[in-house]
Amino acid sequence: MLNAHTVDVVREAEGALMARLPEGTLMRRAATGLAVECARLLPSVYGARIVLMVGSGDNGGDALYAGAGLARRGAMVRALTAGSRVHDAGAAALRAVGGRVRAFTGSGADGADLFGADLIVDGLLGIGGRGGLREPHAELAVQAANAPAPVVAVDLPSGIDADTGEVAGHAVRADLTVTFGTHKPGLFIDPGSERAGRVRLVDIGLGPELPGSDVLRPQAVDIAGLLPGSGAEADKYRRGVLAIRAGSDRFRGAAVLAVGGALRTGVGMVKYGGPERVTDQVLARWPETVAVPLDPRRSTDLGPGRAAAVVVGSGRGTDSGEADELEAVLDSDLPVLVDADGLTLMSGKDGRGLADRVRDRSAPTLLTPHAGELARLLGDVDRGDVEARRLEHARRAARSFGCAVLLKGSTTVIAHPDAPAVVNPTGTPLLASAGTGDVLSGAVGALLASGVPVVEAALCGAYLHGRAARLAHGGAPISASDLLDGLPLAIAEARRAGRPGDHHEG
Ligand SMILES: NC(=O)C1=CN([C@@H]2O[C@H](COP(=O)(O)OP(=O)(O)OC[C@H]3O[C@@H](n4cnc5c(N)ncnc54)[C@H](OP(=O)(O)O)[C@@H]3O)[C@@H](O)[C@H]2O)[C@@H](O)CC1
Ligand SMILES: [K+]
Repeated sequence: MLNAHTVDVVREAEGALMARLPEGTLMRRAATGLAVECARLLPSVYGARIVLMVGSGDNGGDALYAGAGLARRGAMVRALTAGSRVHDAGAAALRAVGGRVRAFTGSGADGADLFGADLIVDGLLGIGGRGGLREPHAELAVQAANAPAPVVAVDLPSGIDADTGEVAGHAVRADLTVTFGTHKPGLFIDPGSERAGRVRLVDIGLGPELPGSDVLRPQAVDIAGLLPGSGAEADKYRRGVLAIRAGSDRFRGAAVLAVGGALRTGVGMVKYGGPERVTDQVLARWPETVAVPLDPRRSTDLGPGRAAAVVVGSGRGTDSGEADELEAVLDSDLPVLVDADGLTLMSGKDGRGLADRVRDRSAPTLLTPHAGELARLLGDVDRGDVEARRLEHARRAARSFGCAVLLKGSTTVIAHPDAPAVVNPTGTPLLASAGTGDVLSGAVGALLASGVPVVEAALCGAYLHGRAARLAHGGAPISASDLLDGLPLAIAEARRAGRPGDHHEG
């Protein structure tokens, strides 16, 4: 797992570490690591034209010291400064080895430097940045984006919020981000993560001072460790039975996709309950499904082999029959995944108290909203607010409903009241089509039924779902049905990553 910590936590750890070290040690370590990563991007350091964009704080200091290191190796380094101050010692170090430092004015000469650069280093703002970029920082970010050279962000791309990934206005778009000590949550979460490019962590010795993570991001090898059925416990998992209450006469495909998602993720048995015509369609596509009565009171305890988990809501409808069904499911002592129409019912003001039923549950519950559904569940924000600050709102919902929340979207975020948030690294625009959420609900449901704990099940399901989208047709556009073919490939890939000596980066 990759760890991320918020700015306050980083500052405290930094303070504790600095108290034991000679002054300037951390910045030297950071700048050395940064210079190494910059050099790797260049065919040759000697003679390379490097432009540093330098803000008034220590982020600029890192850039200046790294620039000095590169200038010592023969690079031609120019620093364009923005803001009222400049890191004096860093600027002096760069000048001492022949580098130039001048204020950015937006002149033709500045533009020519940026456009002619072989490498641009973004040392405008790091963890001290607040809100959208002011001028002239914003103008520098725009000019860097228009220049052909790769951009390396120091600690994080300037203009993204380190804690949330929020971008207000302009932000630097980096090809590589070299971050120090620990990852920052904003590097994992869109819209910030999308600006960060590849991310490299430079160890500056902060580790022992850091508490547990605020945010985690898994790699393929972590998923391999969470997948059921690979070890001695395979038998136990094979017995998992999943009850699915999805689809309706209006949305029959939702049932077929949810059942398929579960079967292709590996589950002992799927018991499907739905309207007759829908059941027929499910059985035609997935004859291994066991059909059970629609009666809402029998949603969870159905025939031989009691369900181990329930998926409810995808394409199901929002009438009183479906509300009865959701009520019965929530009253059970089984892990429950509530999706789509189930979430709409929970947000309804019809006095049924479905949200309170979720709060009162002692068995695990997972809500799987997209941004619009989460906004409705929370009631006091709109979809845009949720998309801009995904982590904050997913966490708020998890606290409010006392359960796990998987917020779908550009970066899928999983929050739980008692655990660090987890972000899924495999999200892809390929998933932005109808029905993909139904497949996800089945996949996560299968993992729940196999005994995987709720946050891990949500994470594994989301991870495999994203990989399935890419693997189904080698990155070409897919439909939700194609995901069902991608899932076994994604599982096989994750298992390979779990084998010693074979590490696929997620
Ligand atoms: N922590 C660690 O372990 C280590 C940290 N290190 C490095 O230190 C960095 C943090 O340095 P930092 O604290 O000096 O803050 P930094 O990010 O340079 O920016 C502060 C300046 O930005 C300005 N400013 C703010 N918002 C703005 C806006 N929207 N638009 C425009 N300007 C804005 C603000 O100006 P003001 O608002 O005060 O006028 C302030 O002067 C960290 O990211 C890492 O690179 C490493 O060297 C070693 C280990
Ligand atoms: K930066």
